[in-house]
Amino acid sequence: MDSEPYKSTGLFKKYINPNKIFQNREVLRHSYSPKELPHRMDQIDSIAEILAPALQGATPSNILIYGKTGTGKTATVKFVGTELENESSEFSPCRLVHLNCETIDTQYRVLAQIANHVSGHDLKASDKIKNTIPATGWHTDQVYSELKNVLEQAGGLQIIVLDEIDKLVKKSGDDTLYNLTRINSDLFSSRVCIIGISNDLTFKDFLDPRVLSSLSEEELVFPPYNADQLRDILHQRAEMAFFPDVVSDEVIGLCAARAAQEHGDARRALDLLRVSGELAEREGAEHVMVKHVNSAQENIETDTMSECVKTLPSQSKIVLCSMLLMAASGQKVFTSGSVINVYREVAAELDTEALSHRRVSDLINELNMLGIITTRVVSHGRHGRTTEIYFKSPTNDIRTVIMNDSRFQECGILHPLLKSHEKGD
Ligand SMILES: Nc1ncnc2c1ncn2[C@@H]1O[C@H](COP(=O)(O)OP(=O)(O)OP(=O)(O)O)[C@@H](O)[C@H]1O
Repeated sequence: MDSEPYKSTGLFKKYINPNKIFQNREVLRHSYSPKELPHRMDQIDSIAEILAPALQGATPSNILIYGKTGTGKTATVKFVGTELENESSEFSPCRLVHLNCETIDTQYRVLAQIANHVSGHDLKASDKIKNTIPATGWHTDQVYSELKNVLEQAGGLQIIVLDEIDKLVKKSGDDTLYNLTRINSDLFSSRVCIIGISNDLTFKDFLDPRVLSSLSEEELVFPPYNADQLRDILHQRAEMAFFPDVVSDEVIGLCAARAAQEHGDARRALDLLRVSGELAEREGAEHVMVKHVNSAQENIETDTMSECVKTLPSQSKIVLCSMLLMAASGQKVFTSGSVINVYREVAAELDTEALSHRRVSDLINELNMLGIITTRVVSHGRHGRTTEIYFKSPTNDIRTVIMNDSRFQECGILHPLLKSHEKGD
């Protein structure tokens, strides 16, 4: 049977901006690895100096790298690692194995991932033995011994980068690090060096002192970027990402200044620039303007806040619900005592065991640290001190996320929230 030729309805036409904004938007994405890293020369040099003995067949020291999010830790390590891979000889090859421990967070997965990466890496494409170790099912000892086989076959040096190493340690203890920091004594023709990256140093408390001392033979701290440094980073990327004259120095300076106000996060600055460009594109504008940066910042903040509320543990959500309920009845400032009273009523109606006064106060502090609420301690002289709690900005977005949960929708005491949620006010 002949089918009719397809006739386009022109659905997408109205969304295409005739003014071209992006030349290559991919360079603004997190996954892009820049060829140059402005303002990271000192850190590049330090890592290169530590890893240099690898080129003469020696095993470099393990490195622990610490710094706030978006300070270029991953980008810098990948940059130096790639240089080393390219400079090493085929008789004594050096390879970088990068693992993100946010998702690869058990000993089994870490060991299997390294083995599978190494075994697929150095063989001809036709011989690749992809995924030699299954995703589950083996005993950990068997995975460890297979990893040793694979490393021996490959020879040379493997630089194993454990990005977000704190997540691995907090999820599954320090056994993986214990085994990896000792693996060299079981190897003959190959060696392993570990680079741990983290933005949360508290994980060190979970490590056995011996593991800690071999993991942190060298320690490096990446400082946050200031506004001028972020401006240089954005300039470099904007030149590749946008068509000429689409983005002014003023817009770049504004994105840099806003990201520097937080904690000098290059990722945040790049997101701000990309989302500003996307808003300009959607609007059919010829240039990215200050108003686009302002809207982009609002969008990003809403997204971050919603994501943060969505992922709160159940008890924190109940504490937050109690405060939303108080705000919906017109109260602007609450004391922790009054929040706890409402919390108990909400928990009872949800058939959830109420936590102690102390635990609820801890949860209130956590919500404060996450920036969802604000607290301040007010002194009443001889009558002691109280903590005042309030929402700094309108609660609509928080309420929308919370009230999407069917448990809360069905809870009678929370119906005032549901009503304003449906009305959207
Ligand atoms: N000096 C720089 N020059 C160019 N781009 C940079 C620089 N520093 C960071 N970036 C870019 O900023 C983004 C975040 O960098 P990176 O992932 O390396 O940060 P990080 O410190 O590892 O952050 P996290 O701890 O959150 O993983 C990436 O897109 C990276 O390319």
